[in-house]
Amino acid sequence: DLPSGWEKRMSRTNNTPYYFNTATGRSQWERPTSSAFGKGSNLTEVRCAHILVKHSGSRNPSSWRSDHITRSKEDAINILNGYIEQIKASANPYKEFQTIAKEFSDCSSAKRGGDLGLFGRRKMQKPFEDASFALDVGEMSPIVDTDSGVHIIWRIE
Ligand SMILES: N=C(N)NCCC[C@H](NC(=O)[C@@H]1CCC/C1=C\[C@H](COP(=O)(O)O)NC(=O)[C@@H](N)Cc1ccccc1)C(N)=O
Repeated sequence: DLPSGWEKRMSRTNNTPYYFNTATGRSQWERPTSSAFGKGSNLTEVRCAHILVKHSGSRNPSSWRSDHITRSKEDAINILNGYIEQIKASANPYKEFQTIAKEFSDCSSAKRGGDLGLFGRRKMQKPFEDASFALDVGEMSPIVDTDSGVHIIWRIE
């Protein structure tokens, strides 16, 4: 039978079965092979928020926060580790994540608490995509390194 979290439904238009993911509210024609709540193996899209800390080696070392970002990559990683501790110590980790993103993320998504919206594969830089699709809903990534800088990612959907 079906992996957990999925429902088999019949399409009225062409009377064939499709699969409804009760975790994300999304439908697909392919029969699912893994839990609707689990690793993003057969997911087509995920919704994530992130906190980006840029550094002197970033491909674009400026942001809404600072015209010219000069901190070292090592400092950026130390800053992110500090945020990870704060988020893990919080009574409401996701709320803490959003608060930190709003104030400190070097990405324009900071205004939305780091929320990038839904994105499919091949949209984001590979390390960011791989980390995002490997997360369960409500899980936070370790530090992810891309040409933009260093990130932590929270999977929302
Ligand atoms: N929906 C899109 N805007 N699509 C373009 C994504 C391009 C993609 N970006 C990345 O992979 C990294 C990871 C997440 C953010 C990001 C980088 C940069 C910051 O780094 P920098 O480019 O100065 O090096 N932020 C962005 O792109 C933002 N517009 C993301 C965003 C912001 C608000 C709402 C939605 C998405 C890539 N292929 O380079």
